[in-house]
Amino acid sequence: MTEYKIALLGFGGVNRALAQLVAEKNELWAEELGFTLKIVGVSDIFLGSVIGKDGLDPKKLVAVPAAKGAFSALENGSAEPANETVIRFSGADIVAEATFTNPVDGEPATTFCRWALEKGISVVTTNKGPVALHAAALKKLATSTGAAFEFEGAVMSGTPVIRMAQETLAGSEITGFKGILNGTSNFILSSMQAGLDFSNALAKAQDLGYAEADPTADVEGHDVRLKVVILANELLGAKLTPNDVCCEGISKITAEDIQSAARADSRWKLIGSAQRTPSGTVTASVSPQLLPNTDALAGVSGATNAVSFETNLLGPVTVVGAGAGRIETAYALLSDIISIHKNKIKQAI
Ligand SMILES: NC(=O)C1=CN([C@@H]2O[C@H](COP(=O)(O)OP(=O)(O)OC[C@H]3O[C@@H](n4cnc5c(N)ncnc54)[C@H](O)[C@@H]3O)[C@@H](O)[C@H]2O)C=CC1
Ligand SMILES: N[C@@H](CC=O)C(=O)O
Repeated sequence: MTEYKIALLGFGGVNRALAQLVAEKNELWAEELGFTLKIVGVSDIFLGSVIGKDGLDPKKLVAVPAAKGAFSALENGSAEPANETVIRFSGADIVAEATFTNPVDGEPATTFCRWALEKGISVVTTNKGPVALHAAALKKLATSTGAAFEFEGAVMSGTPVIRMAQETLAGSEITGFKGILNGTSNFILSSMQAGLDFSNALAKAQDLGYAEADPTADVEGHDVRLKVVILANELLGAKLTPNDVCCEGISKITAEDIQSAARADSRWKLIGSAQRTPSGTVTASVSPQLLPNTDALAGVSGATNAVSFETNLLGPVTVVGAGAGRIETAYALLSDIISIHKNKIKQAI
């Protein structure tokens, strides 16, 4: 039985949920997936760090309170983060990077990814910063050391989008896409439609683990902008940066806007899109749009997201599923590890 040793960078909603899955599902994974996961290190700027080369008890990790320095209560634990030590010296085969998304320069997460990849340690990440801003360099580094750099969770949480399009829509000639790509803002718009005010709806999205550490990224469209860049670069062969994508969020949409849209059988949705133009360039944008209720995207509510790919050979192909959530996003990390495992088996044949 294959066992992957994993190190967790950041122990907030997503990586804590991954530890919970490890605690609950390892036996099932052994049977269904052919591998188990052993957590050998965790580092978090707020909670501290802990290394256990023979494996840390995932149940004990999950039970650690969200209090400053709380890892110091664990055997061999410390109140201080130790990102570099955990990445380089915990003995991990795979680093699960789930620290905060920095939309400006992708740091320090990009450096964390680099430290791992330089040593031939694979990285699975849900962090949009390193992927939107540095994917090409990180993929090149991974290839040079024989490691993998996987990031399915960077767009639409655990819902298969990037790998699905790359693998199962290969050859269909994707020419563009349009989608609802932020769970928090879609949750806020749906909640406002049901009568909740903006700030209560946002507070609820934060409680449910959907929102970014700074939710401005959600409500001003910056998070969608990163996801549009990722999809355009990965699937349309573009080389976009966030500055290439004009961006407007939902913060100016009022309760009255939502009610008047409803009276006109329409809904406001935050839409991210990109198209390949006849000249071969790719244009992209993020903006709130008023969609008639007959539009398939109008019916997508709550933290659910959807993306519709325009293809030459199939017409539109739409994927709908979780856009945010702790367990849902931890699943994305698992799906990346499954992909690494399958590739490893292929290479061994
Ligand atoms: N929550 C969700 O639904 C989704 C989240 N993501 C992305 O996944 C990542 C993690 O998300 P969550 O767990 O929800 O966020 P979170 O805010 O709950 O957890 C992030 C953790 O990283 C730690 N951290 C921040 N900077 C650090 C540093 N320099 N070194 C070590 N630890 C550091 C924080 O203390 C915190 O515990 C973010 O980048 C987010 O954008 C992606 C898809 C969905
Ligand atoms: N804050 C994001 C989390 C996933 O990327 C969202 O709400 O979609």
